Amino acid sequence: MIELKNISKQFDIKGKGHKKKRTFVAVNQVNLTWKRGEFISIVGESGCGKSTLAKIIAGLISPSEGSLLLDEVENKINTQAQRARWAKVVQVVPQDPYASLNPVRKIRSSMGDALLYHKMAKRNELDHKIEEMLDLVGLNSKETLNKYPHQLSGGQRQRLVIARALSLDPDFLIADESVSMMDVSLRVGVLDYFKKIASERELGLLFITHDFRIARYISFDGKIAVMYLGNIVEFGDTQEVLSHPLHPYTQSLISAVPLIAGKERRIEEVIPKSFEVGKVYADRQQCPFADRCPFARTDCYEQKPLLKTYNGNGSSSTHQVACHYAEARELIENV
Ligand SMILES: Nc1ncnc2c1ncn2[C@@H]1O[C@H](COP(=O)(O)OP(=O)(O)OP(=O)(O)O)[C@@H](O)[C@H]1O
Repeated sequence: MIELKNISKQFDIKGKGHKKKRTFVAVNQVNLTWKRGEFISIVGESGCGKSTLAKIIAGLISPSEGSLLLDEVENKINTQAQRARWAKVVQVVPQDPYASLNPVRKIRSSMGDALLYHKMAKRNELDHKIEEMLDLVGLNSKETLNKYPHQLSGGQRQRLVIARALSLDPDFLIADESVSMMDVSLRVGVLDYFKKIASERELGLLFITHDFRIARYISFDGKIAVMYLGNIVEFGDTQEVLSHPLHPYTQSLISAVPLIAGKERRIEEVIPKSFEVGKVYADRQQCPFADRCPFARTDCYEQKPLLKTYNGNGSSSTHQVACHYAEARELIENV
């Protein structure tokens, strides 16, 4: 089990017209528990901190605050050796497979390097191990080994980077917007690969996406975390959050999903006051969504709401929301 305790990541930035630098909060006090075999989707708009959070969990960058625990033991990832050990626990499948593959090296050497570095195979068994991994993701291993990345299709390259991540035999897999650059026709196939492989190997799967439909498809029986400006603003069982969203931001995102003709939207439509996402600075203590929230009141600009369990309306005890007025709005709507 991986646990994130109060994880934050801040960047010091010096904007145009600002003499002093300000501390920009990309990930803010995130708490999350992720078990082996569990599928979690993280959903949010571009720039809300999804990839930064993924990089922290994968040990690629260090958090500014907070701890990362593995099976209840605090895990520091500062040295090269610690990073190499963590790479066998968590692997990331990147957003852009083409950018993560060296264009002048054949698939054999792109795949082989990781296996040799992490001592997952000896030199004389390398080809056999790579072929095994390529076959696992449905690529013709004999044909693929000697190709360059540009000689593969988008879907094949995506499956290749899945194979590379799996070759280290991790317990947890993070897919960062892994189908966003693909044709719609290929997406379902690749999403099904993720589900099939993660289920067969009992991997924890963290799927990062800005698309609720993909989150629903991947983690239908799992969990969903909705992120806004570095904060998890709603968390719970996917089916419950999608059918009964509590945070105005989640409601606005669900309202924005285009409907297929003939389908009826069952939740009230919420339209944000502006389309500008903005930034969160360490010296601001307000609700991150207040500037855009159509229901914001004075308190929302003065005090940041914490993520709290919501028990109303028969919700499961895992449904959490960070909104001062979610409960009050629920009560009014149900009168
Ligand atoms: N090294 C860095 N220095 C300064 N700011 C950064 C750095 N890395 C990320 N950021 C900022 O942190 C915020 C969150 O970025 P991040 O890439 O995590 O967002 P995201 O939700 O994954 O977006 P996308 O869906 O577009 O990939 C953005 O405003 C980004 O500009």
